[in-house]
Amino acid sequence: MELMPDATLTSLQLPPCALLINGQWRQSAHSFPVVDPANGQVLAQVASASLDDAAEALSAATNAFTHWRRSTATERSQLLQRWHQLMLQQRERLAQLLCAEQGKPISEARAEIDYAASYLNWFAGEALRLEGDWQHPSVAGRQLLNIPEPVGVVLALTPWNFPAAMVTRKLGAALAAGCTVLLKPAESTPLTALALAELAMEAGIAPGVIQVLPCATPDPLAAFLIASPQVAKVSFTGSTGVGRLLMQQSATTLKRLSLELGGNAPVLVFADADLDAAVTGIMAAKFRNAGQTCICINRVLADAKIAPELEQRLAAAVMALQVGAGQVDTVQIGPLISAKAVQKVQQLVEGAILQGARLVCQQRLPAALQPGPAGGYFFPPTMLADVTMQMGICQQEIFGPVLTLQTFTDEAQALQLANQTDGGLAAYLYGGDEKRNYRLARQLTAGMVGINATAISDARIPFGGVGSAGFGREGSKYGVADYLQLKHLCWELAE
Ligand SMILES: NC(=O)c1ccc[n+]([C@@H]2O[C@H](COP(=O)([O-])OP(=O)(O)OC[C@H]3O[C@@H](n4cnc5c(N)ncnc54)[C@H](O)[C@@H]3O)[C@@H](O)[C@H]2O)c1
Ligand SMILES: N[C@@H](CC=O)C(=O)O
Repeated sequence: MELMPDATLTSLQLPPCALLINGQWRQSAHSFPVVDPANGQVLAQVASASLDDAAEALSAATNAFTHWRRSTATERSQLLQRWHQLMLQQRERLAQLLCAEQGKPISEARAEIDYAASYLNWFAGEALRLEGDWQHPSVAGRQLLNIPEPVGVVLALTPWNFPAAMVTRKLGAALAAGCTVLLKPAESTPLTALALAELAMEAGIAPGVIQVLPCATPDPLAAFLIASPQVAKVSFTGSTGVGRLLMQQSATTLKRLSLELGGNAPVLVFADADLDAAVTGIMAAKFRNAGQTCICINRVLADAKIAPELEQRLAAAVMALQVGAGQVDTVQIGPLISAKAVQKVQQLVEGAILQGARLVCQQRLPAALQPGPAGGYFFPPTMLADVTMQMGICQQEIFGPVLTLQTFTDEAQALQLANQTDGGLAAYLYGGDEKRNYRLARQLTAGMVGINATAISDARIPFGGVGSAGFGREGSKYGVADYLQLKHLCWELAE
C-alpha cells in the first residue's frame, strides 16, 4: 500500500512566490518557507510583506478603488466569469498545489477548487443583481433614492484549511460589489492564493484591484492595515480568539467586519433516523479535511436507544479510513496542518480520557506516518464515547480526526446538550419526524442547520454563525450585501 508519494515537488507548477502589488509581482527583503505537512519538505520560499510593502499595497488599492467602483456591473461580472473559467481550466494544477501545501486528500482538493470556482460564478451573477430602490416622497417634488455603494478597500484574511474557497468567497463578493482588496493568505498555505491571483491577472482584472501580501508573521501586518482609516472593511476566517483581537483593533476606525470563526457543531441522531444515512453523513462531515473544517461535527449526540448500534457502525467506519499523504488517490485522511495542531488534538484526547471518556477505537499509524525527524503531521482517526460537556474536547473545536459520542434520553435533553456552547456555526440533525426536525432546527444555536444532511456548503447559501462563531454572511446575496453600504439621495427637483 503506497502511503507517501515522492514526486510532489517535481510535478508542482508553482505560482510567483512573491507579493502582488498594483499588478506587479515583486520580491521583498524577507521570505518564509511553505512546507508540505505530509513530509516536512519545503515546497517553496515565499516573499514576506513588510509594513512598507503593506503601505504601498494600500495606496494601490485606494487608487484603484476610484475607478473600479465606477466600472459597470457587467464588466465586473464578465471579469469574474473569466477568472472562474481559468480556474476550471487549471483545476488539476490548483488542486495539486492545494493538496501539497495544505495536506488534504487530492479528491477533496479537486472538490475545493470546484467549490472555490463556484463562488466566482455565483458572484459574477450577483454583480448583475445589485439593486437599490426608490421611495414615495413625503414632500411633493422630491425623489428619494437608495443606492448600494461599495464600502471601499477590504482587508481579507484567509485561513489555511480552505486556501482556495475562502479566497474566492471573500474576493468574489468584494469585487462584485466594486471594492478593491488586500489579501493576506494564511502563512502555511499562500501558494494556492498566489496561483489564484495569477489567474485573476490573466483574466484581465485591473492592477490594484487585488493585492496579495503573504507574510510570515501576520499580527503586525494586519494591525498596521487595520489601524488605517483607508481600509473600510475586514473579513476574517479563523479562530474566535483572533476574531476578538481583530474586532478590538477595528474599534478605533469603526470598520465593517465579517468574522467567520470557530464552530462546535453538534449532530443529533434520533431513534427514528435512517442510520445508514446518518453514518454516511456523520463520517463525511466529521472527517472532511481530517476534521479541520469550521463546520465539522464536533459532537455526536445519539438517542440512548440507538447509541450502541451507532457506536459500533461509526467505529467500524473510523477504523476503515485510509490515512496517508493526500496525493495518493485512495487516501481519505491527510496530515494536520502543523505539529502544533497534532499536539493540540493529542492533548484534547488525553484530557478527555483522564476525565473519564472511553476510547472506543484508534487506528495505529504505520511507521512511515509516525512523527519523526522528517516531519509528517498525522493524527490517527480516533473515536471517544462517554464524553461530557465538562471536557475540553466538547468545549473547543477539535479540528482533528476525532469523533466523540454522548447520549440523550429525550428531545429536551438533546437540545440542551446541543446548545451548551456560546455560539454556533453549523448544527445537524438526523430523525424521521419532520415536525420535530423543524422544531429543533429553529431552536438550535447555529447559523446553519443540516436536516438529514451534512453536505451543506454551497455558494448560494448564507454561510455564517451566531455568538462566538462570528457574524456576517458569506456566499448568497447576503454575502455581497456585506461589502455594500446604502447611500440615500433626497433630491428636490424643480417642477
Ligand atoms: N473557522 C475556521 O475555518 C478556522 C480556520 C483556522 C483555524 N480555526 C480554529 O483555530 C484553531 C487554531 O488554528 P490557528 O492557530 O491556525 O488559527 P488562527 O485563527 O490563529 O489563525 C488562522 C489564520 O489567521 C491568521 N492570523 C493569526 N493571527 C492573526 C492576527 N493577529 N492578525 C491577523 N491574522 C492573523 C493567520 O494567517 C492564520 O493562518 C484551530 O484549531 C481551529 O479551531 C478555525
Ligand atoms: N468548511 C467551510 C469553510 C471553513 O472551514 C466551508 O465549507 O465553506
